[in-house]
Amino acid sequence: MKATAKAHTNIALIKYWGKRDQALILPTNNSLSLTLDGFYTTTTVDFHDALTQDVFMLNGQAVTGEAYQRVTKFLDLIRNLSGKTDLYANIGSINEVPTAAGFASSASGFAALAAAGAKAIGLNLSDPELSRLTRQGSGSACRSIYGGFAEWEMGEKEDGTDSYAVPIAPREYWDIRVAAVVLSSTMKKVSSRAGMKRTVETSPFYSGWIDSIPNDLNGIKVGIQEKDFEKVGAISEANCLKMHATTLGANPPFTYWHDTTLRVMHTVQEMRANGIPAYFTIDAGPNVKVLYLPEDEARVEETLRNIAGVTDVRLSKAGPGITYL
Ligand SMILES: O=C(O)C[C@@](O)(CF)CCOP(=O)(O)OP(=O)(O)O
Repeated sequence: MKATAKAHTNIALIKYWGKRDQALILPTNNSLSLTLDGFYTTTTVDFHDALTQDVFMLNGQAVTGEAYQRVTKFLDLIRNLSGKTDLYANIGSINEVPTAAGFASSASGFAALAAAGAKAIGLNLSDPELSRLTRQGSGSACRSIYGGFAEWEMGEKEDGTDSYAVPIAPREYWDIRVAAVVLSSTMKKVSSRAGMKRTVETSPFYSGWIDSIPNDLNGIKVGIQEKDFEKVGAISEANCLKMHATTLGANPPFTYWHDTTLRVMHTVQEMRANGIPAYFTIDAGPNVKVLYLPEDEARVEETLRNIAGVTDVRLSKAGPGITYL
């Protein structure tokens, strides 16, 4: 029983930054993202009676250790959902996600794995059911079930059955662009999972972050509805800065930013001062993603490429949801 699925990564405009339940991966707030066309994972899952354990190949290399454990535990969810608890699979994933660009390839990775695995084992999941399953692999991945803009509703129930993403607007709705700025970075990374845990548990700024979310969410949805790029960009940039501010108050304090990160942030703000509407957002790493409009693509790309410490700029449009090959 075999299936292949392709899923694209997404960039959060209103960030997921904290869990209320680690095991079920339930968040402390809603988040909202844009799925990107340029970065995706294609995964084939082939369940086979003769296998006695899962085998996972990523970009042609056998995966072992913690990364393997995360995948086989996730497939246990699919085995339990289908009742076929002693069926194992060959899994092959190809990532077109430049990890160096600071994209958590876990978002497209777990979405593609969930879609291919569920289909291969014979589950016919609705989009909300597929998003709820994907969430248990990696929170942000649950938004990649949809193309365009999607919102992950945090839900209230303790069992997480009401925590999954819903579509806000399809990719065709609005052609806004994202430039992924790749920085030469050797900094040891605090993973998003570890970073948000430490922040939730120790940062005095965390409650202020949570209190600010509903306003940001309402504002950005109005901005998307009205195709008001300045409104969407300004809220996204401010939301990112508030998220990162919480890490500075954690114990021990930490930040994902380094010198080139700040240089890119200042350059984006200078672009705005010079009349080019561009806004930045940053996740759990030093890399910066820049939102801009199609008519400004050449000037934005050229400006970003000329920043000292920038090694690459990868451009993307809004992307699609899950596709089966
Ligand atoms: O994407 C966002 O909303 C914001 C972040 O990227 C900011 F860093 C967090 C992504 O966290 P994720 O990797 O999904 O964590 P998991 O649930 O512990 O696997």
